[in-house]
Amino acid sequence: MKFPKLFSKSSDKPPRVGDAKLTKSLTINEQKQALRQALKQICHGYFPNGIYGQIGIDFNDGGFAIELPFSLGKFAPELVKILQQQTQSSSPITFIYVPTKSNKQNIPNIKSIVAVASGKGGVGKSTVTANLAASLAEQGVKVGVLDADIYGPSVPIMFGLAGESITSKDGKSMEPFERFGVYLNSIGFVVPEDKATIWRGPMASRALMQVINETNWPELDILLVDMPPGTGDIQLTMSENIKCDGALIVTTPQNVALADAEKGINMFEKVNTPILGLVENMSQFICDGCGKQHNLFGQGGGGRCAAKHKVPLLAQLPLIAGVRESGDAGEPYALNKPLVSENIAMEYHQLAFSLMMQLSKQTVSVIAVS
Ligand SMILES: Nc1ncnc2c1ncn2[C@@H]1O[C@H](COP(=O)(O)OP(=O)(O)OP(=O)(O)O)[C@@H](O)[C@H]1O
Repeated sequence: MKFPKLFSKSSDKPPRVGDAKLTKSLTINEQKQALRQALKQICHGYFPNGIYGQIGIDFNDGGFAIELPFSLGKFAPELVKILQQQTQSSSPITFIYVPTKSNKQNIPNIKSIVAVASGKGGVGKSTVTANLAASLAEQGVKVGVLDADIYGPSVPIMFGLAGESITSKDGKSMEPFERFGVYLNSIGFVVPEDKATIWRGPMASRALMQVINETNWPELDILLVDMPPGTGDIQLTMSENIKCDGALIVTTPQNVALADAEKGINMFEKVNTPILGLVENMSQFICDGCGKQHNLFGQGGGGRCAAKHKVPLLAQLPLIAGVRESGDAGEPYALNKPLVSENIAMEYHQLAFSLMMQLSKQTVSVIAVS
């Protein structure tokens, strides 16, 4: 996959050179402070609002080791260059990924759990979950997806596993599937596809609790839970039972979707689950023919909703036919090779970084903040 060149998203501006200079006359602590300042000031395509969250900085053998709550993957050398430019220093810098660890009692082997939810059905919650998971895996994060959407589990289709059934090694726990580096279990692997829609009552809840409690997850940094749409009793019970560290709300800019997104925000607030941010999906459509931008579902709604609830708007994702086609073909679009996906891949990487930064602000980190 081809990644965008430096500073491409932020109107090709060079990084801001602020007051964060590392000069030899500074003490090590002052230099660490200057680096911290420089991280906040980074203005890069993937980090338009800087780098924040639980960050630790160590000084060893003449170089700085920066501990971040997300993996920079292949972007690390770019970021080293930017920081050295910003601080006017040539001291070696290395990045160390230290996953955020939940402070809630959670599912074994899982460091943190994020619910992906929407008040309204069909806004692209599962599509966002699948693409986000694929991006996180590509960045080197150990990620899993638990598809808890009992009304219409989409994970099997979106990861090319339609018709597959879950297996067990010990006859007790379920072995998750692995695709594109993402570990997966879905109510759709447990409940026969043709019965899924009529399993609404206690049977569906029982099957769901099995998927939640009896999956043999490997060590994971983050588990994304694709929640059923809506804000009824099932959703409320689930958000209480799963003990999520945060929720990501997916909406479209349409008024009716926003009203439901607000209900979703209120529901998570009721069970003390912090809202990590809002994703506005199908934000705009760029016409292949005329190249014009069309706001099919309205404009600015996600921003207004985010401002009203004081939560960050983490992404505005366009409506692209390829996103639907890739979903149906079982390969998340964010992973696609052709150039056409370059922008959306970038949007998803940016969303993945922002989500991890937000998550680290909510939970107790295993790193000491210096
Ligand atoms: N950005 C996008 N561009 C084009 N198509 C999209 C986009 N996002 C989602 N879709 C398509 O919209 C449809 C609904 O998406 P999806 O199933 O992800 O929604 P959902 O909110 O999870 O739905 P449900 O309420 O059934 O769980 C799918 O056909 C999907 O491929």
